[in-house]
Amino acid sequence: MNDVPDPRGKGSTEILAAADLRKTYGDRVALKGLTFSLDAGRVLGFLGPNGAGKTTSIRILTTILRPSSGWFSVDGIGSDQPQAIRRRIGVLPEGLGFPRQMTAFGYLTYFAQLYGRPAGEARRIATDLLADVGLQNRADSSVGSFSHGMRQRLGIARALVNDPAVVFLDEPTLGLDPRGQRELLRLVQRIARERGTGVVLCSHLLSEIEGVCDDVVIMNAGVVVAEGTVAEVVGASHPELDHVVRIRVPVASIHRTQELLQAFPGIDGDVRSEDSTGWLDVKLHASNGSGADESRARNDLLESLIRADVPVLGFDTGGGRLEDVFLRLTAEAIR
Ligand SMILES: Nc1ncnc2c1ncn2[C@@H]1O[C@H](COP(=O)(O)OP(=O)(O)OP(=O)(O)O)[C@@H](O)[C@H]1O
Repeated sequence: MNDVPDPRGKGSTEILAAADLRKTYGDRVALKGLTFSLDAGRVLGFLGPNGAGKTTSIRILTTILRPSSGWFSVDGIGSDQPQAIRRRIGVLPEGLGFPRQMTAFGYLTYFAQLYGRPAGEARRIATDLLADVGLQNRADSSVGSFSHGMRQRLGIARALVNDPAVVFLDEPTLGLDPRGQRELLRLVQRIARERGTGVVLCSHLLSEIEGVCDDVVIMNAGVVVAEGTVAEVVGASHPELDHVVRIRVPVASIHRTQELLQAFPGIDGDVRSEDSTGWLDVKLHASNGSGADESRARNDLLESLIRADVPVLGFDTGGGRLEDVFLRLTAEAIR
């Protein structure tokens, strides 16, 4: 019988935990108590508007900065052992520079050796990682010849040379085209699933966080304003988005669509529009009947637009979205 509680407080898969981390710079309080945890094999999105405290948090968790108070652990190693933590983490900083003359293979072999791997093993790690990130055919090309997307993949491979328990990726898709973004995010997800690595992904692109992340931490002005699975954060924080349907039309058709929708029976209040993107938010009357009634109302609404020859570019019935939650929870900072 084993009655000893798990010292890490949760299941044995918890790979990163932070408890009440605080940081002050002089008399400026940058972080007012960061508490969250991440399990192995999961991707956590770390979000917040400018100045929320993300960089400060990541610098603390990657042992670059010491917290003013609080505690964290990586793979069971406490924050009082920063050197041991450094051996168990990988980092892709924003705007990572690369030596242009080096080959991709040489670059990764060099980093594996920096982590103390013997030459033969370092070469094997480099070969495996190049295959993992889809650069095996460019192993002997100089990094200077790589596109931005290829460099980002190489940067992720570099962050994995020490087989880390947790990797921190800062804006990894910045500057990539849509296909490059999607491919890189799939790679990130695969790394988490196949290697069991915990991934902390900082991004300003909320749609990408929503698509790839299992969990999310939203920060605002130094405090965590939401934390949990993406579904929990979206569901728990935004009940007023229930019964909302979002429709996207060409920007030139917004006003006509707005008029058509406004005349549709079953609409609650005004139809709101985002003139720059073509999205319209339509709130349906809360139905007293079953979900099937609401589903029928949504279908009728879509059908009436199509009959009126409105080109419908997007239709979203999910209710809350992470972007709405983010904007609402961080509104104070944005104003
Ligand atoms: N070295 C520093 N000295 C003084 N204040 C700092 C320092 N670094 C950050 N701050 C302040 O701490 C707060 C949090 O900054 P931080 O850079 O962590 O935010 P962030 O969420 O990463 O923002 P961004 O998205 O703009 O990078 C801000 O008010 C910032 O001005």
